[in-house]
Amino acid sequence: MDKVYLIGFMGTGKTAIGRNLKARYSVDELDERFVQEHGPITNFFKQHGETGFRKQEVELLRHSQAQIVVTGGGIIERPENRLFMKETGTIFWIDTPFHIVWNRIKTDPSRPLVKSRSTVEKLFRRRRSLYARAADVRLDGTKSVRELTKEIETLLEENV
Ligand SMILES: Nc1ncnc2c1ncn2[C@@H]1O[C@H](COP(=O)(O)OP(=O)(O)O)[C@@H](O)[C@H]1O
Ligand SMILES: O=C(O)C1=C[C@@H](OP(=O)(O)O)[C@@H](O)[C@H](O)C1
Ligand SMILES: [Mg+2]
Repeated sequence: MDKVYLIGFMGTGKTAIGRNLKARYSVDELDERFVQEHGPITNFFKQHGETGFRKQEVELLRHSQAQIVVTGGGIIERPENRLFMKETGTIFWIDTPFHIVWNRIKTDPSRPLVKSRSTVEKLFRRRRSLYARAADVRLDGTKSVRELTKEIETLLEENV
């Protein structure tokens, strides 16, 4: 089976779905690995800025070993990451409307890029076309975590 990369904006459920997929597949969650190696993301952003975080994220992506790689929402910011994922696997994009993800992330202190609604909405708009262009498969993010997990499992069994 081809390697699969799960991409999408913050709050689209990448982490939650990845946790479910762990029951049947090897899953590498890049943010989880980041925290294990460098401590909380918010602290790292304060000390090294977003640029410092992105540098480490590139390394984690390049060394990911699992069948399914769960990324952080900003993985598509770097063109080299988009190219790397395209060349080494199949990209699944969870596409969820802004108002839904905003309600999930607006009070979460562990995501340093969550600021005012208008700032985050601008980021969402800019990134949406990057996700769309990178994706091989688009998943309807208005579905439940359970439904999305099942859908991904079915696609994996069909060997997309
Ligand atoms: N499809 C969904 N339906 C309902 N709740 C969801 C869905 N996807 C994610 N959530 C919830 O939203 C929050 C953020 O999800 P998370 O998996 O951390 O997103 P991501 O890793 O994409 O940023 C969690 O509390 C999660 O349970
Ligand atoms: O969108 C982003 O730039 C980020 C998303 C986060 O992951 P989630 O998409 O799991 O929230 C995490 O990697 C970091 O806070 C930066
Ligand atoms: Mg996550």
